[in-house]
Amino acid sequence: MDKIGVLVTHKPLPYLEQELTRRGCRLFRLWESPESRRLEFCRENSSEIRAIVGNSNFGADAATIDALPKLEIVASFSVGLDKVDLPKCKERGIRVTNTPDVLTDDVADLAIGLTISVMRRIPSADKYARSGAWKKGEYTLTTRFSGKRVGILGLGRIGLAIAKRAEAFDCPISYYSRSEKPHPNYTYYSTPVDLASNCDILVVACALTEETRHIVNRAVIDALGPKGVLINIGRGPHVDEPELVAALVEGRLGGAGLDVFENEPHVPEELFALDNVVLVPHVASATIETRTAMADLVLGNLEAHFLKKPLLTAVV
Ligand SMILES: O=CC(=O)O
Repeated sequence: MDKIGVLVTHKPLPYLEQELTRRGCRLFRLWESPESRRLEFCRENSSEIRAIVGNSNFGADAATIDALPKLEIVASFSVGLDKVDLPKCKERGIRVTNTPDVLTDDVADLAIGLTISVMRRIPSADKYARSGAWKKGEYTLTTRFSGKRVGILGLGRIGLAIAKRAEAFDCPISYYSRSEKPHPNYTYYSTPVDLASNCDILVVACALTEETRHIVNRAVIDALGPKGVLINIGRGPHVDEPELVAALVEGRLGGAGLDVFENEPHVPEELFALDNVVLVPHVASATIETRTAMADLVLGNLEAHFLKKPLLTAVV
């Protein structure tokens, strides 16, 4: 990939940056440019940029694509492609790749970890032990996870991996997706409200599209109810965040475990004081093993494209 211009939208994993440089790519570091100058930066370097490496925060929107007439491929360091203008890429004949499969186990692990953390109050129990409060009395009783009804919004690769894990805890599994899937052990509900009415824990695991934006709205939150727990390892905009915050503050929802937020890195401050809420900063795939495998997929896709070989994980 000698001298190929690659626009990197975000500060990448050091390994990815090293490997791109070692392969001779010329890196254009968009994240170092002030936000107000980013389009100008693209235009100034447009004669050289043939590839974009984006991520779940900053992919390739219409304006960026329009500023880059020589763009051939967007290789996203993410499985979700909601920050890539896919119709525009199709129209321009720009190839698009993502990083599926390699992150499935980590994301599913975190979904279960968040669920148990919320139900067993692990972060606040940890604070209790560290602060010495235990010397003054036992910690409060919490809620069992094993055997509880788990409902999953979206039974794709990640949804299925969560189901498999929850089954090991003897949890009955139900799901909502656009159509019923061939999984006879899992109960299908044809609306998110029906699913939420029939589960104790609702996990958001679908892709973010126009149809799934705010799929968790007031009606779904009310159906989940004061004993229900919401887990979001999808995208912030899957959930109507002001409605979620209000339901948690008013005790109309039992708890929440959130990896993603509507306006990252902003986390609603009203949640900070709630023991029934566990907040993590969009880290579901953030292990050394998985992030390295994601980087290898980005590199493999770029190399395949510029060597005119089949892409490893083509989306467009
Ligand atoms: O959010 C992370 C991803 O889409 O990979």
